[in-house]
Order: sequence, then structure tokens, then C-alpha cells
Amino acid sequence: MDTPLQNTTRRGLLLILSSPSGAGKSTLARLLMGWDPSIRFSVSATTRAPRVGEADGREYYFRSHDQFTGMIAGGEMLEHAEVFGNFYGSPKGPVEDAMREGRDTLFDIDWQGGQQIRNSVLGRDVVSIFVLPPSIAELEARLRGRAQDSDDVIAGRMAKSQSEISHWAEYDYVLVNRELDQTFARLRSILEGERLRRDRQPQLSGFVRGLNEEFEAR
Ligand SMILES: Nc1ncnc2c1ncn2[C@@H]1O[C@H](COP(=O)(O)OP(=O)(O)OP(=O)(O)O)[C@@H](O)[C@H]1O
Ligand SMILES: Nc1nc2c(ncn2[C@@H]2O[C@H](COP(=O)(O)O)[C@@H](O)[C@H]2O)c(=O)[nH]1
Repeated sequence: MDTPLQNTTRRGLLLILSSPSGAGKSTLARLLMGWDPSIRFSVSATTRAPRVGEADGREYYFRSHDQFTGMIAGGEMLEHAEVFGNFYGSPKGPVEDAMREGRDTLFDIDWQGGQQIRNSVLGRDVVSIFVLPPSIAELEARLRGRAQDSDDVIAGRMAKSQSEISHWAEYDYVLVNRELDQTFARLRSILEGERLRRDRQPQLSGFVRGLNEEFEAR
């Protein structure tokens, strides 16, 4: 007998990671993508200048202000926001493709983007996770340790961290990122649990039908 567990169509989840800058969401996102390469990372467009080592199309699509506003006007953005004086947005096309393919999409975006996606038609497929630093001193140490931004940029991001943190309660899950291994293990558990929940209806209704048929045939 064909197992009904294989005959399913499933929707992709939209996994949103937000945090104050430097708390570790990009690090967690990289680990999650390495753990499950079927997850599609939503590469954002931004007007921010590339950092050393960043490549166009990999970390971000680096765009001019005019190009970015053109993308908004063309209806290409799922969400967009001004963050730390630059514009950032998530292109819609790749997300729609991933959802059609039943693949999960991972977003590394700020609270404004999280709110916009949660309030969109795709909101029911969102799983949102807010990452907190263990302390504000550690947040600053991580930003400095990353050695990617000037003192001014770091000061600006630290100044905004309190208002970013104030949105923690809007998220489905909150992780305090102390030990990276432990935070990553929790993140995986969240994803595994949410996948089981998503697959519960389509997979199990067929499976239980199979059990019923087997029962009737006895
Ligand atoms: N649990 C952890 N313990 C110690 N260092 C960490 C931990 N998690 C991440 N880091 C380090 O902190 C720095 C900032 O992390 P990361 O770049 O992932 O932050 P972010 O939240 O993505 O920041 P941004 O919003 O600016 O992109 C990196 O150097 C990273 O290696
Ligand atoms: N609303 C959105 N926020 C985004 C997006 N891509 C990134 N971000 C957030 O911006 C800050 C700064 O990022 P950085 O790479 O300059 O350090 C960070 O909080 C990101 O999560 C996006 O598409 N939309």
C-alpha cells in the first residue's frame, strides 16, 4: 500500500529572525542554512554599501537609492523599511517560488519587516523568532568584535537597540543568544516542531484514512 505520508502538498514556512544589530541572527541563519540546505535564504536588497567580503547577490543585492525605489514602485518587494539610515527590503519573487515548491524561507530582517510580513496575506505561514543578547555590554562587544563597522555606525546601532528590543513580544519565540551551540539547538527544535505542526493536517489526515481502511479490511 502506498504510504499516504508521501502523497502530500505542503506550504513553505516563512521563518523570520529579528534582533538588535549584533545579537547574532546572521550567524544563526548561516548555521541553519548549513544544517538544512533545502531552506531558502531570502537575500534582501539594500542601499547600504557592501562590507569587506560581502558579494552582490549573496549577502545582499546592493542597489542604488533609485534602483531600490524602482523595485518598490514595481511591486517587487514583499516588505521594505529604513533601518539605520539605509533602505532594506525582501524581494517577493523568490519567496513566492519557494512557497510554491514547499520550501521554507528564512528572513534576517528587522521588526518593521517582520510586522509587514506577519500582516500580509502570507502571515499565516510565518514563524517569527526574536533573538536577544545576554546583555547590552555583550551586544556592544559582539558588534565591536565583528570588526565590520566604524565607531559611529556601532554607536548608531547601539542607540537603536533598545527600541528594536521593545518589539520582542510581537514574536512567536524569543531566544537569548548566550552560548551559540545552545541557541542553535533551540532554533532547530523550533523549526522541527513547526514543521510537524504544519504537516499535521495534510500528512496525518491521509495517514489516518489509511489506518481506517486497514481497520475496515480486517
Ligand atoms: N552566541 C554568541 N556568542 C558569542 N559571539 C557571538 C554569538 N552569536 C554571534 N556572535 C558573534 O557576534 C557578532 C555579531 O553577530 P551577527 O553578525 O550574526 O549579528 P546580527 O544580529 O546578524 O547583526 P546585524 O543585524 O548587524 O546583521 C559576530 O562576530 C558573531 O560571530
Ligand atoms: N526590514 C528589513 N530589514 C532588513 C532586511 N535585510 C536586513 N535587514 C535588517 O537590517 C539591519 C542591518 O543589517 P546589516 O546587514 O546592515 O547589519 C539588521 O537588523 C537586518 O536584520 C530586509 O530585507 N528588510
